[in-house]
Amino acid sequence: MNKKNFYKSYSIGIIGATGKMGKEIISELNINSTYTILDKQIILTLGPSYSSSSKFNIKEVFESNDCIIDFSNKSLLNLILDTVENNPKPLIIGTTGWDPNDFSDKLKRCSNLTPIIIAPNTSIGSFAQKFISLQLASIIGEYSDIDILERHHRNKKDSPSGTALELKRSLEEKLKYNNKNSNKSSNLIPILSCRSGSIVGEHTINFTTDNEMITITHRVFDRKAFVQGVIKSVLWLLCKELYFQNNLSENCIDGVSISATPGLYTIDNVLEL
Ligand SMILES: NC(=O)C1=CN([C@@H]2O[C@H](COP(=O)(O)OP(=O)(O)OC[C@H]3O[C@@H](n4cnc5c(N)ncnc54)[C@H](OP(=O)(O)O)[C@@H]3O)[C@@H](O)[C@H]2O)C=CC1
Ligand SMILES: O=C(O)C1=N[C@H](C(=O)O)C[C@H](O)C1
Repeated sequence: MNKKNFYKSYSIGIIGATGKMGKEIISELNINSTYTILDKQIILTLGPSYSSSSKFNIKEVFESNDCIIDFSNKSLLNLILDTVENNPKPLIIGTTGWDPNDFSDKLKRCSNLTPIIIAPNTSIGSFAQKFISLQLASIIGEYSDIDILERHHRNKKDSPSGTALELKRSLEEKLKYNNKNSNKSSNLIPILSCRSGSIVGEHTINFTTDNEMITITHRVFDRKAFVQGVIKSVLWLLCKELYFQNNLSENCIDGVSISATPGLYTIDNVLEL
C-alpha cells in the first residue's frame, strides 16, 4: 500500500450531542473531518449519538462507533461505564461535577478493557495554566497563600468547576510533596465560584504573600478552545502511534493496532510536551 494514499475513517459518537459542547464538536466534524498526521489522512465522522431526545440509546451509541465523547451530565456516568464493560470503546469523559472516588472500582475495571481519558478541561490553555502554576508552586508555594477563582455562565450545573477542583488537587499534591518540612499550618486551597451571564470559562490562581502577588488567569471566550483538545484526544486514542510520529512500517499500519493501550489517562498524556 502506498503510504501517501493511506487513510482511515473512524466513527465518533457523542453523549450530550445537543448540548453546548456537543453542538460545537459536531460543527468541527462537519467543517473539517479530515486530519493529517504525518502524510496519513484520518477521517472522523459523526456516528449515532445520544441526548435525552435522541432515537439511539447509550448501548447503541457504543455498538455503532469507534470512539465515544461524553459531554453530558454526571447522572449518566454510571450507565456509560456499565456500557463500557460490555462494549469497550475508547472514551473521553469531559463531563464534570462527579467525584472519581465514587467510581474508582468501575473506572479500574473499564480502563483494563479500553483507554479512557478523563479531562475536566480539554483546552490547551488550561493545560498550560496548570503546568505553569505547578512550577510557581515549587518556587513560591511555601511562602504564599494560594486561592482559585472560577467564573462560568449562569447555566452551569456544577460548582466548583471540574477544572478548579483539578487545579486544587494537583497544587495541593505538589505543595505536600515540596513542603514536607514547612512550618506552614495548612496547604488547603480555597475555591471561589461565580455564575454569571454567558461567561464560557475563566480560572484564576493567585499566589499571595504579605508584600506581593502573582496571578495566572486562563480565560476561554470560544468553546472551540475545548474542541481543539477533544479532537487531539480522539486522534491520540485512535492513532497514538501515528500521533507521536513513530516510524511505522507498512505492515504495522495495516495489520497492527495503532491506538492507545487500555488505561486511565488525562489530557496531560495527550498534550505531553
Ligand atoms: N472538559 C471540558 O473541557 C469541558 C467540560 N464541560 C462539561 O461538559 C458537560 C456538558 O456541558 P455543556 O455542553 O455546557 O452542557 P449542556 O447543558 O449544554 O448540554 C448537556 C447535554 O447532555 C445531555 N443530557 C444531560 N442530561 C441528560 C440525561 N439525563 N439524559 C440524556 N441526555 C442528557 C443534554 O441533552 P438534552 O439537551 O436532550 O437534555 C445535552 O445534550 C458539563 O459537565 C460541563 O461542565 C463543558 C465545557 C468544557
Ligand atoms: O460547564 C462548563 O461550561 C465548563 N466546564 C468545565 C469545568 O467544569 O471545569 C470546563 C470549562 O471551564 C467550562
